[in-house]
Amino acid sequence: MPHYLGIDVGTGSARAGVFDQVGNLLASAKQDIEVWREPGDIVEQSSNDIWRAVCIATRAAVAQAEIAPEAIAGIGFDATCSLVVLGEGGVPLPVGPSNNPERNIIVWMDHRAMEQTRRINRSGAAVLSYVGGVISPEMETPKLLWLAENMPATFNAAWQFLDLADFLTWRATGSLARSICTVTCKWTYLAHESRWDETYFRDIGLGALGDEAFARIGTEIVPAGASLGGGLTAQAATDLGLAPGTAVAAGLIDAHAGGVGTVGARGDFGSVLSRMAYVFGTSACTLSSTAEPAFVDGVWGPYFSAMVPGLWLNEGGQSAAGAAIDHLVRMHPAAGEAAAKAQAEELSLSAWLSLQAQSRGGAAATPALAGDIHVVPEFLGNRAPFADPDARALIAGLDLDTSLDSLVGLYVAGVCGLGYGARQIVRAEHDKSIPVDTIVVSGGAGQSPLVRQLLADTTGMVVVASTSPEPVLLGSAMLGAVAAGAYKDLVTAMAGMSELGEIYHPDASLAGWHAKRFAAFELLQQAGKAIRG
Ligand SMILES: Nc1ncnc2c1ncn2[C@@H]1O[C@H](COP(=O)(O)OP(=O)(O)O)[C@@H](O)[C@H]1O
Ligand SMILES: O=C(CO)[C@H](O)[C@H](O)COP(=O)(O)O
Repeated sequence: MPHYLGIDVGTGSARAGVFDQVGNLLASAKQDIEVWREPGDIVEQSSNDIWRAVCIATRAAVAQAEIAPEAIAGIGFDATCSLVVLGEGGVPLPVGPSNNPERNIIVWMDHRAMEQTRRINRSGAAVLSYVGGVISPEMETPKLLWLAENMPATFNAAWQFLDLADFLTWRATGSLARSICTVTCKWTYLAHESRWDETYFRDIGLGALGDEAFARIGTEIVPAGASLGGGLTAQAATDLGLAPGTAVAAGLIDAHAGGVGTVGARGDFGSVLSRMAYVFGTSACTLSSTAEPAFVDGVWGPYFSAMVPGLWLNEGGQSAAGAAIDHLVRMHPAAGEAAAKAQAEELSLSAWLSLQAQSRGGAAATPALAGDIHVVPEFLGNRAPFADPDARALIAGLDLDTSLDSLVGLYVAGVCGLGYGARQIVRAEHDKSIPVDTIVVSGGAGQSPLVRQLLADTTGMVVVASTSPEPVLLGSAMLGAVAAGAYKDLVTAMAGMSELGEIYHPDASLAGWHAKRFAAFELLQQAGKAIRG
């Protein structure tokens, strides 16, 4: 029986999952990856470290699945939208002040290119209409401009600049083809016209890339799931413990793999045109699809064919989501005591707190648990619908309580804050007639039943989970199945390999309470904006 391997590189770890042809998960494994942070909003990683972690996780997952390496018929990769810089021969090049070549990735959440971002936005370039009107410092062209201006030695010596998912498929196959997903969503490639906008690159100061006919950022753009090169090279096969020539698919950004793993699933709630994926990990991403392009200010896109082939994609979310909750709860006086208890149960602090909230009455008890605490958890700016990377978090209603109960309340208020952010995105999309009626949830934090119910209650939308315990990995495995020829295209693979499971309806008895809290959230958010001037 052929099996398919999904490989997912998130901000904190690399994961691998082995699936059968109808999407059942046989085994999965995870390996943490290194992250370096420095003042100046610098966040870096290493492509060698990530490849090592991918190999360890893959070997562990295949061993646990107790299948022969040859039984893996296709491999899909997804990864965060981080910028990888390689010199001649594929060697890593330094991207920051440390000048350490091992630190050759500017991570998606790195906001060092704020000045370049502002300049690009002032240019009023035509491509900005296809990123929600405003480019984000999390995208690749501001980061490339930062490199050109601040590290010209690296910029000039670079052989290739790649999104992390495209780096992984290059490392696996030797193919330099870029996925339509990565270059459209993060590099301003105009997929609906199958071209780069050379004027844009010249106007913002990256004319050098146009002079070379885009050879360093991608000349072969292919759909996610396309079979690359001759499959796994001999070296990559040795590294991963798999068979040379195994089919490897063009990849996806990690959030989009969560979308692919959920939006086309079999099930009664909504359709691919009314489901919004909510991928809740370190960040949160919302992904919804339309048949015609929808221009929503502050929501990235519309991107043609960047997730579901043939459909347009709008992508929103919050830059810090799981990361925001982690940061929030660690500020509380009871965090040390709670972290020790969480560690004893081998849980993360946030996962432990969600179980504590569950045992104190769960989402139905939110008014009592959260009390008067309000949180706008925008520690890393507002990604959507305000496209405001300078926004910062606000907390209102704190008292002197140092108890665990108070910490649990802060956690619940924080998750509600993320939910109200999602509600603003849904409202912005409804205002543009995008008929979102169902949220399909995935990601590490999306595994918690409490989080799912809070998301339903705060947004007023039905939230549905996949039957798969690992929908992001499943999305990647679907790519592998398409590349291997098991399904004729991604849409067919979605229907064949995924199914909707648990359903969370908004609690009608709390609708009025959440409406009031949402109004307070917006007031606080506006106060934050007014204070910043
Ligand atoms: N129950 C929970 N409530 C809130 N946050 C959670 C919960 N469980 C996990 N998280 C957070 O989700 C993030 C990890 O999500 P995951 O999708 O595994 O990571 P990645 O971003 O690396 O893909 C972490 O920030 C973690 O603290
Ligand atoms: O920008 C993104 C997708 O477009 C993601 O936020 C980024 O890739 C990080 O993902 P994660 O939170 O799963 O680690």
